[in-house]
Amino acid sequence: MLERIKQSETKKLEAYLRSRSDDLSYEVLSKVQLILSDVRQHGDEAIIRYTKAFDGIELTSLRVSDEALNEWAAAADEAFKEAMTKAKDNIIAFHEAQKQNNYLQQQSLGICLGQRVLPLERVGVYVPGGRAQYPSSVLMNVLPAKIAGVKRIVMITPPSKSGQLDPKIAYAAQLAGVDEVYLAGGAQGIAALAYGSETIPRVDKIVGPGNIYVAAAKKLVYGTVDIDMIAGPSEILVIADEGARADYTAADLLSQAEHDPMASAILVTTSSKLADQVCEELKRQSEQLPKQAIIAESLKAYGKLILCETLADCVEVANVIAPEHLELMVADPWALLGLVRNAGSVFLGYYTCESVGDYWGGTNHVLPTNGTARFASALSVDSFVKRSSFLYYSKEAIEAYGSKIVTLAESENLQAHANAVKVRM
Ligand SMILES: NC(=O)c1ccc[n+]([C@@H]2O[C@H](COP(=O)([O-])OP(=O)(O)OC[C@H]3O[C@@H](n4cnc5c(N)ncnc54)[C@H](O)[C@@H]3O)[C@@H](O)[C@H]2O)c1
Ligand SMILES: N[C@H](CO)Cc1c[nH]c[nH+]1
Ligand SMILES: [Zn+2]
Repeated sequence: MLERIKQSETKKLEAYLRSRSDDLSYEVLSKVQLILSDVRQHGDEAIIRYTKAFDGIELTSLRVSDEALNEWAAAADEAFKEAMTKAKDNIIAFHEAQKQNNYLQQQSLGICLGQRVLPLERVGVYVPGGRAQYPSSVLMNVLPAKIAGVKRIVMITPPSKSGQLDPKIAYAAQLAGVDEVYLAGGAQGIAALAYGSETIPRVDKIVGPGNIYVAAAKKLVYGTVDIDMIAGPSEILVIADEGARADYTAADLLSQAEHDPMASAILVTTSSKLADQVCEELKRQSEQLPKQAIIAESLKAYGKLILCETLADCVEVANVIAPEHLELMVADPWALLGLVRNAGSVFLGYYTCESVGDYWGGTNHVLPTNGTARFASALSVDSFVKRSSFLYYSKEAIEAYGSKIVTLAESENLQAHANAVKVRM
C-alpha cells in the first residue's frame, strides 16, 4: 500500500521530494494567477462566478450578517460547544506564553532606545471548507491574533454544501471573537483579502491553511499583503521503533491522508516487521473509513515507507523531508527530540497521536508544509505583530557622539547626512 524505499535509495527519496515541490507547479500557479487578476478587476462579480464554478453554489450575498451568524451558531450541538470551549482554553494557555514584551535600554547622557511590539490592524483568516469543515482551524487562527491585539479580524470560508455557513464554523467564529465573516473560498477568496472587493475589505496579512489553490494564491499575493506561510495539504511523518504498535501507527498515517488526495503520510522505521504489519493495518483500517477514496489517492501518490538502520538515521531522513507533523513513536522520544531540526510540530511517544495537536493540546495546527518547515514556523502570536524601534538623543548626547556619526556619514560620501548632525553641534 505504501511505496517502500531503503535509506540507501537516495534517488527515490529525492524523486519524492521533487514531486512534492512540483505540486505548486507552473500550471497551478498560472491557473491561480488568472483567478487573482480576474477578482482584482471584477471584484464581487468574479468571486460569485468562481464560487458557482468551483463550489457549485450561487451566492446572493458574500457577507454573513450578525443575525445569520447568531442563528447558525445556535444550531451547533452542545457536546461540540463544550469541547470547543475547553480546547479554546488550552490554545489560549499555550499561546499566552508567546507574547513578546516591549523593551527600553537607557544609557548615559539621557540616551534611550527600545522596541515596541505592535499588533497588525487588519488580518484576514482563511478557514478551509472544501472537503471538510474546520471549526478547529477557526480557533487556531483567530485566538493567537486576539492575544496579539489585532483590531479587525476578517474571516473567509467557502460556503457549505447548502450554500450557507456551517453551524460549527459559525459557533467557532463567535467563540473566537471574529469581527466579520464572508462566504468566499479558494484563490478567489484570497484575492478578495489581498486586493479588496466591493464587499470584502483588503487586509494587511492573510493567514490560514488550505488546499493547493489556496496555498498557490497566498504565495502569489505575498508582497501585496503579508502571509503567514505556505500551509497547504497536510503531511505526517511517523518515526516508529520495533516497540510501536502497528494499529496506532496506521491510524495516525490515515488521520492525515484523509484530509486531501494531495496529503502525504510517511512511515520511517528501523523494523521491517513493523513495516509489514502497518501495511496490513492500513488496508484493514482504511476499508472502514468514510474517506477511503481520498485516502487511497493520497497514499498512492504520496504514501511512503522508508527503512533505516538506526533511529538517528530515521531522524536524518525526517530532517531532509521537513514534514509538517513529525511523530516520534519510540520508547524514548525525548532522546530523539534534540536531533530534530526540521518539523512544523513534533508529537512525542506512543500515546500522542497528531489528533491531540489538531484539536486539543494547545499547540497550533496551522503549520508549514511542502518542505518549508526548513525555514518557516507554526502560526503563533508572533505572526500577528510587528516590531517598531525608537531612539532618543539629548543635546549633550549629540554633542558627545556627533563627530563619530559625521565620520561614518562622510565615509559613505553622504554629506547631507553629516550636515544633519553638524548643524546640531
Ligand atoms: N497545513 C495546515 O496547517 C493545514 C491545516 C488544516 C487543513 N489543511 C489542509 O487544508 C486543505 C483543505 O482543503 P479543502 O479542499 O477541503 O478546502 P479549501 O477551503 O482549502 O479549498 C476549497 C476551495 O478550493 C477551490 N478549488 C477547488 N477545486 C478547484 C479547482 N479545480 N481549481 C481552482 N480552485 C479550486 C474552491 O474555490 C474551493 O472553495 C487540505 O489540503 C488540508 O490538508 C492544512
Ligand atoms: N491536520 C491539520 C493540519 O495539517 C489540522 C486539522 C484540523 N482538523 C483536523 N486536522
Ligand atoms: Zn488533521
